[in-house]
Amino acid sequence: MDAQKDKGLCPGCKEPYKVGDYDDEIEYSNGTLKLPAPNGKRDPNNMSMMKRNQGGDFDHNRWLFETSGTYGYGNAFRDDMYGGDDGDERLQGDIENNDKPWKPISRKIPIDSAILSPYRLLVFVRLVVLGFFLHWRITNPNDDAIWLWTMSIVCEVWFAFSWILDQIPKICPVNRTTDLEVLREKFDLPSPLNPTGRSDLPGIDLFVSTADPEKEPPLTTANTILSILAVDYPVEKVACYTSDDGGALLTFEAMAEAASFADLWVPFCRKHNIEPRNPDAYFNLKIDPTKNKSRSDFVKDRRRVRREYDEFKVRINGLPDSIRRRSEAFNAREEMKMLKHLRETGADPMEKPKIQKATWMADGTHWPGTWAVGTSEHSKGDHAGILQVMLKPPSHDPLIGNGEDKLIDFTDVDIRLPMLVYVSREKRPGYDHNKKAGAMNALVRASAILSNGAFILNLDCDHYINNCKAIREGMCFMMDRGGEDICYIQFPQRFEGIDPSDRYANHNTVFFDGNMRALDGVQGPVYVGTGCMFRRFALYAFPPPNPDKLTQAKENETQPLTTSDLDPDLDVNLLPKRFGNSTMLAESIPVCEFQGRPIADHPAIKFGRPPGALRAPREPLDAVTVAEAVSVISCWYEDKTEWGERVGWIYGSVTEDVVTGFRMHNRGWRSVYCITKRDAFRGSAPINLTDRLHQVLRWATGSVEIFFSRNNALLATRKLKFLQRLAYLNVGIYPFTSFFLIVYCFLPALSLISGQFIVKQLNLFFLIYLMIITFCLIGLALLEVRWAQISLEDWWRNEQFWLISGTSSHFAACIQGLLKVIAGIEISFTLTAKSAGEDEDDIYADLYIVKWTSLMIPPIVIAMVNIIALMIAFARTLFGTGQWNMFIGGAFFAFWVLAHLYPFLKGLMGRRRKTPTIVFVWAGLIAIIISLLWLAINPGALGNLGASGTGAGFVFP
Ligand SMILES: O=c1ccn([C@@H]2O[C@H](COP(=O)(O)OP(=O)(O)O[C@H]3O[C@H](CO)[C@@H](O)[C@H](O)[C@H]3O)[C@@H](O)[C@H]2O)c(=O)[nH]1
Ligand SMILES: [Mn+2]
Repeated sequence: MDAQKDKGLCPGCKEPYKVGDYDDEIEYSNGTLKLPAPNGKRDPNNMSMMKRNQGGDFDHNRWLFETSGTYGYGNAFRDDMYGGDDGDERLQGDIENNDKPWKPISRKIPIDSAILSPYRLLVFVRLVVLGFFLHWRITNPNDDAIWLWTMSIVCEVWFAFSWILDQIPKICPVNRTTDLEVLREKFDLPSPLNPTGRSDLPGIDLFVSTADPEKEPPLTTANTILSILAVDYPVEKVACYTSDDGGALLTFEAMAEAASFADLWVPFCRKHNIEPRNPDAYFNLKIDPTKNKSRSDFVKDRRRVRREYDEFKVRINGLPDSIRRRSEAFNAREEMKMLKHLRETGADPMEKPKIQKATWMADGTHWPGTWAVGTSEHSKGDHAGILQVMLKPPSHDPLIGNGEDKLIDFTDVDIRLPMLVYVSREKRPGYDHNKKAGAMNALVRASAILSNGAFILNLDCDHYINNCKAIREGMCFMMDRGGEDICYIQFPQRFEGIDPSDRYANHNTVFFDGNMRALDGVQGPVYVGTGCMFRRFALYAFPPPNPDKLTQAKENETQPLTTSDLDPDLDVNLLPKRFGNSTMLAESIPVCEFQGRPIADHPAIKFGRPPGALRAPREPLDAVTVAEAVSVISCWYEDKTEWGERVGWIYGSVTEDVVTGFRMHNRGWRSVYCITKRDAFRGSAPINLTDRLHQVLRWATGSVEIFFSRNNALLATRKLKFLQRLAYLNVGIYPFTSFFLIVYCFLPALSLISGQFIVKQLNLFFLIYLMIITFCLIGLALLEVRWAQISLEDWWRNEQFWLISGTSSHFAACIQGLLKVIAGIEISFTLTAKSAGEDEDDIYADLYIVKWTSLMIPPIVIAMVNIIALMIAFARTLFGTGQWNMFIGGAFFAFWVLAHLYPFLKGLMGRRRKTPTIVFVWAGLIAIIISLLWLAINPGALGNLGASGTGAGFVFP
């Protein structure tokens, strides 16, 4: 933390910051580090401070070389590798012996063609028949009810269009697998290229975002942090950063508690191979804990750790109180001091200056963050930039625990912990903080200076690592041959604590297992937030490397590799304009690019790079570095730079994630979807109807914002593949379907009441087209659940929620989005509340809470109107026409709409049917008024009801 830094003591590890550690590193730049030149010989001129070669190109390798002393910790080349006289020869030798067959670390598995071929065929058939159908519809107007005909036609054309946008990108889904064993062989085992056997895996920085300790309980965040600290990845290559947008002392102290509990938890996980490594999730497992546990002291250790965890929990839950009490005491003491001072100086105590109440840290200093605890001002509070290294970078070599005087015997366990940093970026009035995207960008910069991991994994505070090998899984793709153009790896988001019937489609399986898997076969899944592993270099707005060009440049020995090979647009003089004024940051960039390249027995060696992202032991952090990291989280740092514009997470949408991924795909990068056997990450989702509608509202609003921005897929470059472009177009357009959907949901009712239908008479063509279209839909659904490996129930829940959100949240999102475009009204980011997972006796209690929101109005009205229409038509048929076949036709489709709304209506009932009566009265009134109005305009028209509203049967994509 900057406030503490002045004292030269790190409050986390209580050791002085070391100044002058640069001495060691100078070694690298004065030549000990022998970076092999393209041909294995080194050119002494490469050492010059001249950063440009003859052709005016910036020399990447030279730059890298000269700056190797100042980039972050843990990323330096290992000099023992090249320090020896025979270093280059060894390398050469290995390249020559490199003819052994390449073992892939990851593989793409095509979907069974017995499923995929009929699937594609059905898509094609439906597409053609839809065309015929619409043609027939348009050329056969219903003169008796032109209004009805027009409304339905417009909707149907739109539905066909949106179906195409949704369906076409889904025609080439793929699966993938990884081979962790091969990854280990290549990176973790000693080899001629890596005789020491130190892991050659690249560094990774994990980002956890939290914004409000009230909506996001610190215990949840602490558990997430613990799951990260215990991850199965070389400890010295992991750094964990928490971004606290609330600037809350509560979060800070909870992190400190987590760091200290990690001393016990992490080695325990390593010793007994615990899974999952989130203590709360682990201790709540319903299975036998001793399963697959071989060590005799497991039961004893587990009991011990459990007791400690319970105490840890009590401490965390007691933090708000202790901070409040402490602060009250300190504030009172300050006031006393002040009064005493006034008395002594003889001033009038009544005129004492008002004392600014403060939050106090345990050591008696002011907390520089948001001062109040227990107010809702957390996320709005202005505060200084705070950066605290809570766990310093570990040593490079394992540190074995001991057996005496300890709670647990860790005699043969590595007890090191990864680096842990608490960051709260500065917030000042007058600055737009750009929500999560702004927070992430501050972390990107701070981490570039402190650890500069070549990869970055982003997790929301409620998403923990459920599979301790998750990072390795991701590396299988990033480090594989040909992986250099992967910008990120998105993992599916899996949720816990959702009601078993998944009433509001919280699991989102159709999206995560269908759409995303399908995009993986095009250019890659869209970035959807938590659980995504980035190549840091790709976040810096560089285009992907062009391997052909690199090979050519290198084989032609006179032409060294330059940054223009990496990015033709980037001039080194423009670095500050793009990245801001931090030199350390600028210098870290080529290093992370280099470190992130796939390694080992592959073509990269040809480009003159050493095999592997080799790292030196981490040096202790020095004050200069920490000061620099603090300066890049200040709010002015981004002024007149391209952060949020091109670099890092992109600003301007509440779904910053989609835009950020879009920009990368648009530069030609590809992404990968990584579904692991054991879920990589798990998190929570709102199971309450109101919260869920608001969450969907935010996503849809973000989409509308994207649609009206320069990030609209229509404006994309040619590097965005065609199907990918359709998919992104769909992301921007889907909320607009709500206008048509709402109209269409009224059609069955209008039809029933008026006795008119959308076609004049039931023509044979009409029925045949309709039948084919409907059967294709069913067939597609059946095949899709097969390749997506989901259940038909998931699919149906998704359909239902599509209609529910389509008539409520999506509609509101369009209105909000239009207001932003027309009137410039900004859209706020409402945090999704997370449960602390505490009320164990009634975990789904949330599901039944009914909180009124105006989002509910349209679906309620639609349901009421349809019900009333059914009653009117029923009465009319019973007492009048007696044409039951017509009634049944209309009734069928009214029921069809109602069936989609069923979960919604159930949600309104709450648990004990406690829906506010006003809701019913009000909705009933509106429905009756609409129905009566209708009857007044079209008195008693009784036409062909035969298949009223039939169209609705096919429109649903
Ligand atoms: O000003 C802010 C606002 C939010 N957040 C964090 O952003 C994350 C996502 O917020 P949440 O309310 O949980 O949104 P969800 O809808 O659950 O999240 C999904 O959708 C978001 C985009 O709307 C993505 O950012 C998330 O990664 C994705 O999981 C949380 O960790 C927040 O702490 C901040 O750090 N600063
Ligand atoms: Mn969330």
